Amino acid sequence: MLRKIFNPARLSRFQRTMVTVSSSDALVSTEVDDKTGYATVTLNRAPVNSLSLELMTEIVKTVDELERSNIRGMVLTSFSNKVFCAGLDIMEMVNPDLDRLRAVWTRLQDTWASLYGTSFPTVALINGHAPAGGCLLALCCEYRVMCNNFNIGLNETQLGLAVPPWLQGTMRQTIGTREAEIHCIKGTMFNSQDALKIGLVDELAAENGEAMQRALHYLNTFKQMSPYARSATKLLMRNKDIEDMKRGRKEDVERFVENVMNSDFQNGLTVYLQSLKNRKNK
Ligand SMILES: CCCC/C=C\CC(=O)SCCNC(=O)CCNC(=O)[C@H](O)C(C)(C)COP(=O)(O)OP(=O)(O)OC[C@H]1O[C@@H](n2cnc3c(N)ncnc32)[C@H](O)[C@@H]1OP(=O)(O)O
Repeated sequence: MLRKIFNPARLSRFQRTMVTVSSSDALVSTEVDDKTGYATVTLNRAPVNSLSLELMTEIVKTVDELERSNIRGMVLTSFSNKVFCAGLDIMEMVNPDLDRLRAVWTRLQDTWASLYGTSFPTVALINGHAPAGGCLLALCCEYRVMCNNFNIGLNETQLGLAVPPWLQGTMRQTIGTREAEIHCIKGTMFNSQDALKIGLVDELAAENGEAMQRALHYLNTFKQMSPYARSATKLLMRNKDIEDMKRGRKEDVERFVENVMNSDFQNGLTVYLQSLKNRKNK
């Protein structure tokens, strides 16, 4: 079943004035360029944009608002020029409250579904490291421009977490079945050059300004195209994955809870957190 293809009512709104959508919450800020109709959505959770329940809630809310507005494209980026997004907030998984843990995973599923299923074109401007959930955000976008000298990948297995089927699918679509299988299992982190080679990102840039130019160039390629045909084609490709995820979501939440509550995982997490701190103190 098609979730939302292109609502013809939106077309008439496109032809009127552009609305600036802005999030009142500081965790995510949105700026819409009235001339182009492109929104820049910036993740603002210092220090590393780790995905807490609250940050994911804001991302979903922002994308929903943009979907209801008349924007023509979106660039997703980070306030920091060092970390795009450090993945799920590890503290959400340390001796967690079970209800909150379930809510965290459910919101991660929602974040994936809403970003993956936008009717408007999306570009990730990856201006810093993007491990695990950071890579997930980038994968949801249609196009990825990455600044040099950072790392990206689905490193979940390195932490003792299983990669869920819906995210495996997005990785498969991006880098191909064989490579996705190998690198999801290994938890490979790629530097920018290798990420380009394997197709995990589409273009590299020396710095943020150049990355933004490249991102806007991608969005501009749709300027003369029928928004209906563009949006319908994208969603006809992606909606089945979203419906599949939704059908299996309860089972997926329980698999994650079981994974996180396992004592080996909890012990490993303590060691991992300590290794992050040691690395910092070196
Ligand atoms: C299961 C599959 C579905 C996918 C979804 C979720 C799975 C996940 O996302 S699990 C999380 C995986 N993330 C990581 O493994 C990243 C860990 N972090 C790093 O590698 C580095 O921090 C990073 C390269 C992102 C940035 O390096 P630096 O710029 O050098 O910063 P620091 O390492 O000094 O970090 C600053 C500060 O932030 C804390 N931090 C880092 N990452 C996280 C995180 N994911 N969650 C919570 N907190 C995080 C880090 O410990 C430092 O804290 P302080 O020592 O208190 O300053």
